[in-house]
Order: sequence, then structure tokens, then C-alpha cells
Amino acid sequence: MELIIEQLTKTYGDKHALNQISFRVGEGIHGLLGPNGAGKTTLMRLLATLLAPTSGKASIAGVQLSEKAHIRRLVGYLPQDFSFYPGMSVLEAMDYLALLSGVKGRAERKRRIDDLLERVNLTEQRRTKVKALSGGMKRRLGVAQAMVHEPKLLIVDEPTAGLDPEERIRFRRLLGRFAEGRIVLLSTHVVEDVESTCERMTVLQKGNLRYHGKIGDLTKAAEGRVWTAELDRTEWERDRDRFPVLSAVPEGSGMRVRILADERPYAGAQQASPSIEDAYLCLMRKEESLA
Ligand SMILES: Nc1ncnc2c1ncn2[C@@H]1O[C@H](COP(=O)(O)OP(=O)(O)OP(=O)(O)O)[C@@H](O)[C@H]1O
Repeated sequence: MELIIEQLTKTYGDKHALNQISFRVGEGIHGLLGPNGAGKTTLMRLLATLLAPTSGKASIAGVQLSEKAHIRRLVGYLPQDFSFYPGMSVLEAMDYLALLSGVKGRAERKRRIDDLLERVNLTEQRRTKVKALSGGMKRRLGVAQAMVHEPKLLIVDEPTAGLDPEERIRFRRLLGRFAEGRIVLLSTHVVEDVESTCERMTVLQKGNLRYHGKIGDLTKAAEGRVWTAELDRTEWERDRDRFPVLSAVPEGSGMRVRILADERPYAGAQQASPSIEDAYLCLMRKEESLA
């Protein structure tokens, strides 16, 4: 089963929110990364058939995006600003949303909802009104509703926003289990979310595809360009704008910095092996300086 995107384009007036994007995604969790305005939401809304492309096409498990009704049965979507029916209980909201997603038969809905609430750890809250849930609980309920019709492609936008560290880990595990035999497209600004859950990712920037491939391979582009150095206050004040700073931590009376530079920036600087986050920042800067 595959998601195949071919030359997908969405314009608003003369602005390209997505510019001739092509890539393929197989089963498992796939990361979608990019800064604000990259085109992630536009891509997700196109795949969920909430928007129509200006040109290009895409298919999910062989079904073309243009076959809207069929695609909707294959896709589950958790948008970032998803809001529920605040006056309903968790069970009522889930039942209603399952019905809207085409899950027929009361008994089948009950079976799936009980199972999902257990998996997202909301069984105890099943009679609680949605408006009384915490932010993290609402996110979990959001993902449960997106999974209820057992979609082949699950699209989740910033799923760990507002979750505490323990909930984040639980959430990533939940997505990992769900992704068996399906595709989960995980859109995020958080490099760590991608690093800890996905093998492959796609990076968008200003509507263009910047990277598509294994996460580990992204670091290759940054190899030899990441340095650590200990600077005193005067050096730090003088040079803070001279190099792209990846991190700066006060240490004693000076600063321990991690910077991006093509050549050794200081005599005492040490070369460091790039993290995924370094590599991502490096990629973003490269494209910005070329723009
Ligand atoms: N309805 C619209 N009308 C005009 N321009 C739009 C519209 N929707 C999106 N855009 C523009 O298209 C570009 C891509 O937006 P999009 O929301 O897809 O980015 P994003 O990667 O999801 O960003 P964020 O992480 O901030 O949500 C942005 O420049 C945005 O301003």
C-alpha cells in the first residue's frame, strides 16, 4: 500500500502554497517537517479532500484523490485546531463522529470505540463532557476519532502539542502500533517527534520539496559543518551574529556554543557529529541563503 503524490500544486492567486510536489510513502510512520508557511497544512487538507488541487494528482492504495467519497473512507485526519462537541460526553462524541465517518451498526461502533478509548487511555473519562477534558485528553480523543473508521492513511497535525513528556511517549507508541499495515503522516515543527518515530521524512519549505528520504541520511549534508567551542563573554558578544548558532549554553563565565561553519571557526573549536536537528537547521539555512 502506498501514498503516491505527483506534481501536486496548490496556488492562491499567484502564490504557490504547494509547488509541484512529488513523493511516495510506504507503510509506517512518515514525518512531514517544515517551518511556518511551508505548505504542510495545505498538503494535509488536499489529501483529506478538504481542498482541491490546482494541478497534479495523488493516490492512496491505488485510489485517486479525485474519487472523493472513496478517499474519505481511506483517510483519517486530525487537524491542529480540531474542536469537539463540548456539551457531549466522550462516548457520545465518539459515537457521533464514528457515525459521520461511516461506521455502520451500533454494536460495531461500540466495539471500536471501547477498544480505542482503552488504547488512548480515556476509558475512565468516557462519561466526562468533552469541555471538561484537559488539553492532552482532547488531543487523545482527537486521534481516537481519526482512527475510528480504521483508515489506511492517518494524517495527524502536531499531535504532541500540549502533551506532557509522558503523554508524548505514550502517544508516539500508539501511532507506532496503529501504523502497522497503514500509513501515518505525522506533520510537525518538532524535529524530535520525527526522530523518535519515523524512519523517513519529507521536508517542505515555502511550498517546495527540500528533502525526502531516510532521516539518518539528512545528517550527511551537515557533516563537517557543525562545531562546538567555548567562548568567553567578549568573544560571544562580538561573534554571536557572525555564525549561525545552533545552541548556546552559559558555562562558567563564558558560553559553550554549537555553530554551523564551513571551516574551523576558532582555533580551539571541535568538530561535532551533526544531530538531526542540526541537519534540519542546516538545510533550512541553505535554502534561505539561496533564495
Ligand atoms: N486560504 C488561503 N489563502 C491564501 N493563502 C493561503 C491560504 N492558505 C494558506 N495560504 C498560504 O500558503 C502557504 C502555505 O500555508 P500552510 O498553512 O499550508 O503552511 P504550513 O506549513 O501548514 O504552516 P504552519 O506550520 O504555520 O501551519 C502560506 O504562505 C500561507 O500563507
